Amino acid sequence: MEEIGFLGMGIMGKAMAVNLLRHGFKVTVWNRTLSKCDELKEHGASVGESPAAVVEKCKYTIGMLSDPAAALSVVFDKGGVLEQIGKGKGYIDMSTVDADTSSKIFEAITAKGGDFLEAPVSGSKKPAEDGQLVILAAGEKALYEEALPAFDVMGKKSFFLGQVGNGAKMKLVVNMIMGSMMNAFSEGLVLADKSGLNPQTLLDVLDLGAIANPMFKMKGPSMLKGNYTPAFPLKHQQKDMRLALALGDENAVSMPVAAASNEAFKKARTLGLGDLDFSAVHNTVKGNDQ
Ligand SMILES: NC(=O)C1=CN([C@@H]2O[C@H](COP(=O)(O)OP(=O)(O)OC[C@H]3O[C@@H](n4cnc5c(N)ncnc54)[C@H](OP(=O)(O)O)[C@@H]3O)[C@@H](O)[C@H]2O)C=CC1
Ligand SMILES: O=CC(=O)O
Repeated sequence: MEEIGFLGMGIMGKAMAVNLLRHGFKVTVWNRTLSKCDELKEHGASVGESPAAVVEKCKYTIGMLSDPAAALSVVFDKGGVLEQIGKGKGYIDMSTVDADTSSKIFEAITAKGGDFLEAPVSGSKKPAEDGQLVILAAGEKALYEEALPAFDVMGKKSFFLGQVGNGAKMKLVVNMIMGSMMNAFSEGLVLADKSGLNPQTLLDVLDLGAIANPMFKMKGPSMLKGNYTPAFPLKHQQKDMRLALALGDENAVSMPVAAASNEAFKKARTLGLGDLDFSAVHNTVKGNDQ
């Protein structure tokens, strides 16, 4: 079996790489903070000393980085992907970034003869561990087909959405909706509580009606306990709201609900909650004293 490269051993990258290893794939990993690769070695991964070293060794390499700056850095900086990419090699960026960032990476990689696919994912830490992600790919169709065996392990469904940018945009639209829903949910939990209702009963009522969804079901009980252990860090959700609002600007789409939600996530960041789960935006409604 060909060796797969994997750059970025954060919450998602680690879970996805471990999942690939569990399913018999050979994986070479790299992370900016190299010590985070130690655990992967225990699962059978090899470790590369730079993105370029990983690309040199592997037929295709996946990136799962925090934001546009990180995604660009591992490609363009010294020791980056560009130094070793070329004909017969592919790079698949699964980070959530904007279409412009993805296009810059696509152009640089194809200029060197390599193939590029963007493939952001929907689904969080647990779906990544369980191979239940939804993969939103766009770019080089041949690379998509080459990566399908790995996508089938990491995800429950893969979409091929056409030209570069479409995967990034789809992901931002989805997360714009998710971030707005999380804010409405937080307000509802606090309103129920402050108006004398049992918020647990609200969860039961929501779960039986037309707006029942896995996110409310999964996050609700921990939010009521004030547990915001990060699965999807709030700082990344705020980045997604910001990028989705920019997409709205470009397309003259009025998004007052998303804009208000972005303000709430920004407020949460100023309260020092950026590294907690995005459900910690709940604190901007209930106040930190509760
Ligand atoms: N968590 C989730 O539920 C989901 C996240 N996503 C998206 O996936 C991506 C990764 O998320 P997640 O794993 O949660 O994030 P984490 O914050 O856990 O991990 C971020 C990763 O990016 C690396 N990184 C950050 N800055 C740089 C840089 N300048 N150069 C090189 N590497 C860098 C970090 O390295 P280091 O360890 O050295 O800091 C780390 O490996 C994000 O785009 C996020 O929006 C998508 C779906 C779900
Ligand atoms: O991007 C986050 C997710 O849960 O999907």
